[in-house]
Amino acid sequence: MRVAKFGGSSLASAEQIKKVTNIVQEHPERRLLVVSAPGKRDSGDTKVTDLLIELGSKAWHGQSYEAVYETVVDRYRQIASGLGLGESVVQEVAADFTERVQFAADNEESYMDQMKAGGEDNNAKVIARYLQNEGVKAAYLNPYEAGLLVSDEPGNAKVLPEAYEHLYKLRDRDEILVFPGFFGYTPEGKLATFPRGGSDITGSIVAAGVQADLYENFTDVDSVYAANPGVVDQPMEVKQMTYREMRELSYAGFGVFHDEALIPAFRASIPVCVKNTNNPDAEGTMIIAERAQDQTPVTGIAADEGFSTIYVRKYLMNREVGFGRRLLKIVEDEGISYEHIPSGIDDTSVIIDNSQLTAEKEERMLTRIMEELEADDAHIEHGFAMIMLVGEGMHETVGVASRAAQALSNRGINIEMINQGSSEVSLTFGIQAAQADEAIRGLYEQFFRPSVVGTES
Ligand SMILES: Nc1ncnc2c1ncn2[C@@H]1O[C@H](COP(=O)(O)OP(=O)(O)O)[C@@H](O)[C@H]1O
Ligand SMILES: N[C@@H](CC(=O)OP(=O)(O)O)C(=O)O
Repeated sequence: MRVAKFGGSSLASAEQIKKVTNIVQEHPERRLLVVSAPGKRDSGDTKVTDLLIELGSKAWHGQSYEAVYETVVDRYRQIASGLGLGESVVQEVAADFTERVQFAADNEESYMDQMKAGGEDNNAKVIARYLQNEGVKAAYLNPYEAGLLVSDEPGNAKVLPEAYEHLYKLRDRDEILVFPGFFGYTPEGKLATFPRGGSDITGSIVAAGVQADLYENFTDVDSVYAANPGVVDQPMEVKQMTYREMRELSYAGFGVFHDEALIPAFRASIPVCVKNTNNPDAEGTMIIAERAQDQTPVTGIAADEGFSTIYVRKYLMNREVGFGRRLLKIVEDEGISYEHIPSGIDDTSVIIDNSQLTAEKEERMLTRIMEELEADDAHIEHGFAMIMLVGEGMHETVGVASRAAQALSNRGINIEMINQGSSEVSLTFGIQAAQADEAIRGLYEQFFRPSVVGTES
């Protein structure tokens, strides 16, 4: 049995959904489809999830939302009409979104989750209806009915262990099941979504639950590339990579697959294959537990912007028992998680994802660090990017860090932070965000086109 997840780009229009239908019918083992909300039809388009965030935010704050509501319904109208489905399907979608607008939630986060989930939920219903019309024995399946239980963390839910046993029962169903991605239900029956891009996570959880032979992740590129194809011209395709490599690369900015989606598949030993809906004959990328080691120590290079650093300096910090713990407690008290803590003797930095910071939180933390920890200096710097080199072979290869530093220096890029060692498969550099693309190109040339920079490989 295979689980096939189709991303928003694969379901953005009726034409795309027809391609998906062909892919599903090509292989009898493709019995569980996990679907996203309609994505962008072209680069200037807006994803339905983004429209729903606008709709939800306007409705929650009592602003006029009718225009964006119509835009959402119209996206489904165009899809339904292109698939030859009648206006009654559109009316059902419209009624569903009206119900979501009127949903009585205790707080904005839960209200927004109800709204966002409508993108995948309605798409799954429309696709199931289309498959049935095409004579395929198919059914829509709600995550509540399937027992996809998650934690009560709106917009940031995590799967609960008991979900897997519930999902295992889906093996007994003989129809092709169309499962909406991106959300589950708490044990109390409250809807909660995964983080953005979370349909990949649903796919992985469902694949682990049913103990699938393969989890296929269909998107709009022929494979995972060694660097973002939007930054590097025609980067190398990666044919095989390990779960660890993919997890690190997705965390560090490979938008093609969600970093949190690796763990369920990895724990259940389910191979993942990234494939192209627009070119399904292309081999794709296999993500597996172990792969043959090749010549290149580096498998991929990723960058993610939007990090800040809390810099703290105090003379003899290294001799003060509990300093690190108390510093991290101040960060924890603001409900913030950290990414890295590079340290010196008298100073340390806590690197944080910007999305967790507000001006008030920053001020409270700095005041407490100065007063409670009696620091000599504490300030926050914004605008960092993290660049990560990832590869299973890296740590056995002499000179990777020096080549990387040389490549960055050749392009006039100052390294603000280096982190090597904690992870066996990655090397991280902190640099100014404005230089992130330049850094990726320099590192790519160094490790994948060494002849261009005149370095021996
Ligand atoms: N290293 C990479 N390899 C392949 N694609 C990448 C990489 N880094 C970023 N991407 C981007 O990821 C996109 C696919 O992910 P996404 O937009 O989430 O697709 P979907 O709509 O299928 O969920 C590609 O179009 C590509 O631009
Ligand atoms: N639609 C959701 C979930 C998702 O995974 O979408 P996509 O498969 O288009 O990345 C989002 O945009 O976040």
